This record gives sequence, structure tokens and C-alpha cells, in this order.
Amino acid sequence: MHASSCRRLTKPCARPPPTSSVPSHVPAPSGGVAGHGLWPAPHLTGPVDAEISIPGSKSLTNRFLVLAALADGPSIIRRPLHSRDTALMIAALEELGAVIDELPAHADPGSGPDLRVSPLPDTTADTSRSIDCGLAGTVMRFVPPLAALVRGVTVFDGDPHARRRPMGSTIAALRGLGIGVDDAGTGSLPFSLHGEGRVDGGRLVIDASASSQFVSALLLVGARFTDGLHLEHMGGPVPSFDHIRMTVEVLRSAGVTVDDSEPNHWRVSPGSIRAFDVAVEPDLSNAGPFLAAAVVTGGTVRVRNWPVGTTQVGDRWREILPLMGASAELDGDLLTVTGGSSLRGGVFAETSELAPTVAALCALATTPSTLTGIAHLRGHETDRLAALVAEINALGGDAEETADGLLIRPAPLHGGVFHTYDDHRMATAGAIVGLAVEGVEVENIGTTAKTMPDFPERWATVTGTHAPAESPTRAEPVV
Ligand SMILES: O=C(O)C1=C[C@@H](OP(=O)(O)O)[C@@H](O)[C@H](O)C1
Ligand SMILES: C=C(OP(=O)(O)O)C(=O)O
Repeated sequence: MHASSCRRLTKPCARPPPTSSVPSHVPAPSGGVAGHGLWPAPHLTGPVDAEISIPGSKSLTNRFLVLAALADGPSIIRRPLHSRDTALMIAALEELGAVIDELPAHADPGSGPDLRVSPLPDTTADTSRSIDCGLAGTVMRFVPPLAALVRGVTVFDGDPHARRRPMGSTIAALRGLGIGVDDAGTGSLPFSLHGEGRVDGGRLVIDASASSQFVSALLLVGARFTDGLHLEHMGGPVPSFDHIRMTVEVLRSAGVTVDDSEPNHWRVSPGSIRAFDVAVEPDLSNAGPFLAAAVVTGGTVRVRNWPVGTTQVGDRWREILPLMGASAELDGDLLTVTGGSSLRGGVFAETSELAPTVAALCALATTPSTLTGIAHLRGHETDRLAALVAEINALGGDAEETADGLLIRPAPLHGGVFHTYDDHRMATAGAIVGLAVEGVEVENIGTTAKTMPDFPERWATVTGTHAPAESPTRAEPVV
């Protein structure tokens, strides 16, 4: 495809408000209101019955974007996610010299344009630039090691809460690689680094107990270090391990040699990253709330194009939902989830980014639940453990934090405001609770733009409900 037939992406502004940096073709939230108003969550008394497609995986899209920026030629990314997090990644890579074009609109109107990525040039002028990470963990962790390969000063910052997300291991890793970093001693955003145009690499020890993204970030770039990378994790268990498997698999698919045979060690051989043409799997974590709609209402939701053999943590819905009394059948690439006669709680370990959806279901269950292995959720978009406890209990629930997770006991819930703390998965958790509990209003549903800008429309379709034509949200009263 010739470049002239492509449309350049619209960059997000330097410091966008949390819900505004969405590509122009992505619809605004329901009714066009993207502010911090209250969204009356659709409430159902009957079962849902829907068959849906889910947009591309955030984690895969942003990994492919990074790899394509480092590859040995132009790459094509088909069916990518188009959302705030991917727009921020695209803007960051363009800032560093990659050229990213949208290909003509896809035949399937449900998915946005495919992308062509021309990698970073071999040499760049010693200039300075700044990168907005928004609230995207993949941008704030994956881009700095890549920027270390580019000459000049790169300044990183993000949303107010991004400054509270753990970044110390990224900053320590950069320094361990010999890169100058100025973080004013904070160990967090904002910080700047000075790239020399090359990184020697070699052996590096980090503590990745606060986020798997610290490991993924270095592995994604390691082949482009002169001596490759031998990364060792030293510290408590690495969370969200599936995401590291995903990184290793994506690297291997681009011809990179990665040895992960020794626990807590990853060896990436130096070499080129092969340009690729790839289709992104649907985001199985984002399928969760829709599958939960089947579980909560005793209905059925079918998800098309479910990948057979995937590293996405969201494939675990096929184990988790049956533990709650639902059935989950994969027939070819169609996943069918049907809710059971009752919704049971249980013990759910290491659910990673699925945890807010799991917690919403547990709050509606008839038996108690324990969620373990998710202490690091305190460093996600918000402190998710505190946020879930506060919002479930505010609706009459019975949830408490433990050292590494949550206890949720059955309790009758009532309507009220479900606050979201700029966290897309809190917003979808509120929508799930609202399906079963009348009178739930989700504050700032627009925060779902982080990974699914048209969530309210999709939710209305699946639940067979439609937002009123005007003023679907109202401002939250100031108390
Ligand atoms: O690498 C990735 O794409 C991600 C890794 C995980 O981060 P943590 O290890 O910080 O949980 C996950 O929760 C996040 O949503 C996406
Ligand atoms: C933790 C999440 O995102 P991030 O990539 O910003 O870490 C998430 O999407 O649940």
C-alpha cells in the first residue's frame, strides 16, 4: 500500500484530560457525553442473549507497536485496538521517530483501521522531546528502555495518578544500563532520560514484584542492545506472569531468541527484530464484563473469534466462570457463556487485570469469595483493592482488604453512586453490579476509553437497553 493512500493518525494532545485523547474515529461514550457525570447503569430483570465481537487486545497491540518500531522494516498490525492507551503508545513512538499510518478503513466496521509502522530511523538528531504516558502502564514502562536507544533527552509524564504508579524498577533498570535519568529523587513520573543512541545491555538485576511490565519492557527492547540482555528478577513473586509469557511469545514470533528456561531469568540474544504482518487477538480481559452479563442475568453471551491457544490472561474466564456456576463452552472460535441458576463465590488466585470484574461478580454471589495474589493491584490505575472495597461497601456490600487481595461476603446490595477513580475496570465493575442492582449510577463511564471507548454502546447492545437520547449522564452532586 502506497503511503499516499494512508491517513496519518491524530496525536493526542500533550497532557490530555483523562477521557479526551481518543482517535477521531472512535465514538464518544453513550450519548456523546464524555465527562465525569453519572451514568445510570442499565438494570435487567431478564436474561441477556447476545453474540458479540470484542476489539483488539491492548496488551498485544502495544507490544506489537513497540516491536514494530524496533523492527528491521515496516510492519502491518491488523485489527489493532484503538483506544486511549494505544493512541498514547502511537504518539510516543512517533515522538521517537517511528512513522505510523492508518490503512484504509477495514471491511469490518466494528474494527478500526489497520496500522502500518515504519521503524525508528537508525540515527536521530540529539534533540529533546516529551512523552505523555496518560495512565497507561504499557506506555510508562515499555517506552523508556526504547527511548534509551534514541539520542537526546526524553521527558516522561502522565496523568496525576500516573505519578503515583510504581516506576522505581524502570528508573533503576535504566541506570543499571548506564543511562542518565533525572527523577528529582522521586523514583516516579515525571522523569527524563538521556539516550546516547546505543545501549550495551548485558546482565541486569531488577525487582519486578510490583509489576510484570518491568520485565516485559526490558525484554521487548533487549535484542537491540549491543550485547543483548540477561535479565534477572530478585524480590517477591512477579505478578501477572501471563503477561510475561505473552511478551516472550510475541518476541519469538518476530524471530528474537529468548531463553526463559531458568525461573526468574530471561536471556534475550542480540539481533534484529523481523518486520511482521500480524492480526491482533480480541481483548479477552475486556470480554469479561460482557461474559459477566450472562452470569449475572442467567442469560447467554457468545463471543466470536475467541483465540484457540493464547497467552492472554482473559482466557482464564473459561475456568473462572464455571467455578461461579456458569457454563463456558468453546466451539471452534465461538465462546458461549451461560449463567447458572445461582451465582457462587469461590477462591480466585492471581486474577491480575481480571480482578475488578471477578470482584464485581463476587459482590453479587450467594457464597463468600477470596481473591488472592493481587496485592500489586494497589499500584494499578488506582489502588484497586481500596477502591473495590469502598464502592462495594457503599452499596451495602461486605468486602474487606487482605494483605494480598480481597474477602467478599454475600450481602444485599442497593443502588447508589459507584465511583471509578479514572479506572476503566472500576467503571465496568460498576456496570456489572448495576445490571443486577437497581439504581446504580457509575461516575465517569467515559474512563472506559482507556481500552474500550465505545463501552456504553456495546453494553447497551448486549443488554438490549439504550441510553436516553439526551443527557444520559448527570453531574454528580457536590457533597
Ligand atoms: O504487560 C501488560 O500488557 C500488562 C501487564 C499487567 O500489569 P501488572 O503486572 O502491573 O499487573 C496487567 O495488569 C496490565 O493490564 C497489562
Ligand atoms: C492494569 C491495567 O493497565 P495498565 O496497562 O495501565 O497497567 C489494566 O488495564 O487493568
